Amino acid sequence: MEYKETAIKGVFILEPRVFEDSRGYFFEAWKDSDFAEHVGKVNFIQDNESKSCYGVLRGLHYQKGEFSQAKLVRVIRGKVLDVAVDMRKGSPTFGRHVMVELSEENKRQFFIPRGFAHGFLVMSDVAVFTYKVDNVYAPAHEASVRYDDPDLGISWPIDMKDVIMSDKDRAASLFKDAEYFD
Ligand SMILES: Cc1cn([C@H]2C[C@H](O)[C@@H](COP(=O)(O)OP(=O)(O)O[C@H]3O[C@H](C)C(=O)[C@H](O)[C@H]3O)O2)c(=O)[nH]c1=O
Repeated sequence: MEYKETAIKGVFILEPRVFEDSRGYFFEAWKDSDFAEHVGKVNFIQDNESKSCYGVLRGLHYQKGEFSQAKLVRVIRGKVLDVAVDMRKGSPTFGRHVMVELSEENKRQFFIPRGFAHGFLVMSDVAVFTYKVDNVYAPAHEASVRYDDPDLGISWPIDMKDVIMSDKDRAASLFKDAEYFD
């Protein structure tokens, strides 16, 4: 696995070493010791999976305070544009984001530490998104910020007028009104 730190310290893109042969392929999708050596020790406690159709945007979500979650995300079918936004007001990259294409083809993974809002836009007919989190699901402590917030300046590559979102995400707050991390 190759670990590449992004422009935001602590946010990593992981490129697996894929072994292909006449049967197909194999790669190690997760190795605790390797991750700890290159990123740091993270105790993931839950795996999640979601399936979405083209034009779905899930996010930008985070759990507040002590319920914040670090996430290691990847796509096992289709393609998404994945975004992490730094919500830590003490960070030199506060309010900045990283966008990365995750797909069945590139087998890329994206590590998002605690303190970030996270979301993705589906760019294929169908996308199956699977990820690890290091803290429990705490819906009472969930928050969302708008994907199109002008202060975030996220440039989505498609016309977002027909984007498919949950009611929760349509009601997301503006970044300036959001609850931040210290
Ligand atoms: C996240 C989660 C959800 N649920 C239940 C609650 C709802 O009945 C249903 C769908 O939940 P939600 O609409 O919040 O799912 P997403 O919009 O995919 O939310 C996720 O999307 C973005 C991309 C994230 O990074 C978060 O992990 C998470 O917020 O699954 C659970 O039972 N456990 C869970 O951990």
